[in-house]
Parts: sequence; structure tokens; C-alpha cells
Amino acid sequence: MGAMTVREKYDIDRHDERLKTLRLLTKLLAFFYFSYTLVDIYLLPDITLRSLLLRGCVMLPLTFFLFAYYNRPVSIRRKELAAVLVITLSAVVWCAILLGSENERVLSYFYAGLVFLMVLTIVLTPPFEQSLYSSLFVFACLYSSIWFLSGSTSFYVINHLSLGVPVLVLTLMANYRFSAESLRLYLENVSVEQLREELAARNAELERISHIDPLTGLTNRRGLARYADDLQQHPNAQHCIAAILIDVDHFKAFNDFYGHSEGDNCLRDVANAIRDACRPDDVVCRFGGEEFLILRSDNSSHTRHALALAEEIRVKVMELAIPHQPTQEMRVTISVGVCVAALGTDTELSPLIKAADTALYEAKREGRNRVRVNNQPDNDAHHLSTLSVSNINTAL
Ligand SMILES: Nc1nc2c(ncn2[C@@H]2O[C@H](COP(=O)(O)OP(=O)(O)OP(=O)(O)O)[C@@H](O)[C@H]2O)c(=O)[nH]1
Repeated sequence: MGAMTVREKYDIDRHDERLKTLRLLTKLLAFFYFSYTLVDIYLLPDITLRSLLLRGCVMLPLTFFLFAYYNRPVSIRRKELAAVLVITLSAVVWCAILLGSENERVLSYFYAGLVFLMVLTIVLTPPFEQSLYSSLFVFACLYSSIWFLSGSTSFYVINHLSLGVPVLVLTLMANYRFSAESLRLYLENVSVEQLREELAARNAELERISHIDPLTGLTNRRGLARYADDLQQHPNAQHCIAAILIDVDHFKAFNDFYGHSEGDNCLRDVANAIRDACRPDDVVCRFGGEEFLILRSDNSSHTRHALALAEEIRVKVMELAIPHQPTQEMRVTISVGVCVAALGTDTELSPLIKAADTALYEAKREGRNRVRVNNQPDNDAHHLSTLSVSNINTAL
């Protein structure tokens, strides 16, 4: 399908609204047109038969045809054009009826013909081109017929034109302004809508970016805060939560030895290894400079599962074999602290993370490159229980 013009889009978008107006106006105009049969008969009794025949046999079937055409799946422009054609024809028929009268009253009645001009311009307000051609045609038809009316004189024609010409010009101008204004309003609405959509998309992107660490692509502290809020707002007492805090060992020495840019690469590699080991629903966050935090909440987050994940990540980082000359292992290693707790209605993350941090501190103190657990989120140092790496296998 080729590119759609603004006008075509306007016609499609406004189809239903314009068709509703078109139906209503057609009913109203048909009512006036056919009820004027009585006016014909009252003012000009000599054209009774002519009026009944032409209105009843020509215009009535055409009106039914017009309503049927409105139901067809064609563009609103075509439907408006059909209405314009029928109204134009009704003006011709009206002239033909009045031309059959010998009564002089026809001259004062003929002024009613200007109503057709108003209908084709400001009442129906069809697209300007349709309005222009149809009203010019009706104008020509009226002022051709006027000479053949019974008792018509040039004085009468000029008198009539003094009203007919301004009606034609001014109502056409009104139609033009209305058409242009409707299109302008539509375009304004379209661009406002487009701007709103663009703004919403940009806001969504900003919101997403603001929760992501640019170096590693992991969730940042802001994202973590949102997760903490969600957790407080949707607590589920059945669930457990595991906090796994990871710190790269001797990272200052790494930076000093290999440079900051290599340090960044190392952090990216470690972050990828952590993400690969995690599930899509885990929260994996860059917690600080060379610190990472994993939060996993589900029904089966037992200590042994959390320890297994922590150990898997520790081994994965070892297997990356990122050189780290200044250390005993000669490669980059991590220390990990774990805390698992039941997720109650008033669960807060900070005591949990603090407990994991205490376990991490233990891992560092005991020589690094190991996993430790502390399941006391109240951070009571007396109840600190730590497991050594060898205990993990027992726990599993
Ligand atoms: N390259 C790089 N370095 C960072 C970044 N953020 C923090 N760091 C560095 O990470 C290092 C952390 O050093 P420390 O807190 O002393 O810890 P450490 O040297 O890893 O020692 P331990 O944690 O005790 O094993 C500092 O030198 C920071 O400059 C970062 O985004 N990129």
C-alpha cells in the first residue's frame, strides 16, 4: 500500500463522525424538501401534478438510494459527493417544477432557490472542491431558469442577483474557512498525539535507563530501591528471599596494575558471569564499585540453593581466568556473602543485605575467594553463623 496522504488519513479517521452528521442532515433536508410539496401546491396550484410527479418519482427514489449508499463500504468523500450530487439534482428538479407555473407568485417564491446554495456550502459543509463546483452549477441553473419564469424581467433578475451573488461568494468563503480550519485542528490533534506518544516512549526509556548501570548493564541502586519498594507493597509471607553479596578481591591492586580501563573490562566480565548464572527473575544489581548483589525470592530459596548459586558464580569467575598478577591465585577471584530469610509482611532489605555483608566480611577475613553465609538479618553479631566452603557440600 502506498503512503497515505494527510487528507486521506483525515477522511478515514473522521469517517464515522462525518457520516453521522451526513445522515442527520440528509434526513432534515429530505424532510424540508418533501414538505415543500405542500408549499408548491399552496402557492402555485397549477404545478401540483408536476411537483408531485417530479418530487415523488425522481427525488424520493434517489433519496432512498442515497441512504442505501451511506451503508456501503466506501470513503466518506464519496458519500459526501453522492449527497452533493443528489442535492444539486434536487435544485434542478425544483427549477423544472417552478418553470411549469404560469402564476406570477413564482417570482417571489423563486428566492427560496438560494437555500440550495446555502445547503451546498455552509449547511452540508462538504469538501471545498465539491462545494465550489456544485454551488456554481446550481447558481448557473438558477440564473438560467430565472429568465423563463412567468413575468420575469431584467429588473427582477438583477434584483435577484443582488442577493444571489453575495450568498454564493460569502457562503463559499465560509465553507473554505470551515474546511481549512477542520483540517488544521485535525493536524494539530495528530501532532499533539504524536508528541504525547514520543514523550511517553522517551519517558519509559529514561525510566529504564535510570535503573541500569551503564558499565555492566545490570540493575543499579535506584533499580534496587524500586525492587525494595515493590517488595514492601506486595509482601508474600510464604516466600523466602536470598541476598548474595559479591565483591571482587584485591580490585584496587588490579586497577593499579592493569589500569582503570582494564578494570572496567574485568567488572563487565564478572557481571556477565554473574548474570549468566542467575535466573531471569533474579534481581542482579551492581551494588557498588566492585560489589554485586543478587536477590532471589521464591518458595524454594533455601540456604543450600543460595549457597549453591554463590559457589557456582565463584567458580565461574575463577574459570574466566582473568589475569591478576599481584595476587596469590594470579587470576581474578571473588568473595561472596549470603543471607537467606523468610519474606514476611514487614520484610526490609537493608538488614538482609547487612547480614550478607557481614558474611562477605568473614569471607574476606578468612582469605578471600570463598563463600560465607549469615542467616541473621537482625545483624546480631552474637548469633552470626557462618559456613565454610567445605560446609556447602554438606548443606547440599
Ligand atoms: N576500573 C574501575 N574501578 C572501580 C570502579 N568502581 C570502583 N573501582 C575501584 O575498586 C577498588 C575497590 O578497592 P577496595 O575497596 O580497596 O577493595 P579491594 O582492593 O578490592 O580489596 P578487597 O575488597 O579487600 O579485596 C577501588 O580502587 C576503586 O577505584 C569502576 O567502575 N571501574
